[in-house]
Amino acid sequence: MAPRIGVLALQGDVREHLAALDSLGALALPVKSPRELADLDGLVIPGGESTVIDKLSRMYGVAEVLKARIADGFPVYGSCAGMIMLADTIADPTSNLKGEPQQSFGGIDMVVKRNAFGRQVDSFEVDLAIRGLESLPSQDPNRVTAPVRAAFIRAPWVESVGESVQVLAKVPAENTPLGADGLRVDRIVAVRSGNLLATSFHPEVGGERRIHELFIQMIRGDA
Ligand SMILES: NC(=O)CC[C@H](N)C(=O)O
Repeated sequence: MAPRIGVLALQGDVREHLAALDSLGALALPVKSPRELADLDGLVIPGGESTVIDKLSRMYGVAEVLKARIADGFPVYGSCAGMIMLADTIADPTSNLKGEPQQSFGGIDMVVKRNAFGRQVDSFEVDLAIRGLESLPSQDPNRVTAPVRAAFIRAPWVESVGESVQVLAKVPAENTPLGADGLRVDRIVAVRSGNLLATSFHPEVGGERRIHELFIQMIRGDA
């Protein structure tokens, strides 16, 4: 049976994720309310603006329900702002007018830094090797797995991960800006922790489907 996969549709590039999931044979549904979360096999949190997704998800009561489901092992894939929402810790949270820092749903033991690769004008694309794609059904085991063309748009990076987190990809130092310490180092941009998957980049914009395919395999228990 086709898995039922929601795309959190409060803000962000919802349509592109629905199209990617649909093209892989999943039943893809936009989700806005806690009730709609109930009968899903998995959820995608799209890129957009994490402060807005945070605010709206708390306002609509989605945050509370989703946190509980994540703790229960519900599969979730977060891209860019979605990655920020899955981080246990945001290194540099924005505060609202009342001085309250933005919140995340959490679930992945990692620290993310927002807008780490620079502002909108610093958006870029790079070819990335990603662990785990070589065993996907769409891949020919006799051929070298092609890299993923990854688009970074005001993207976060992962500053550190806990032991439960598997690093799937890093942007090599030469493609990263100098850190606060004046150093240019490899930066973590894709991780997996149990049933949670997160990427700093947007695979959906360039027609790449393998990250979504990996997520569907995770939902099926095959990856
Ligand atoms: N493309 C994106 O999702 C950008 C994320 C955005 N900078 C944020 O902090 O939420």
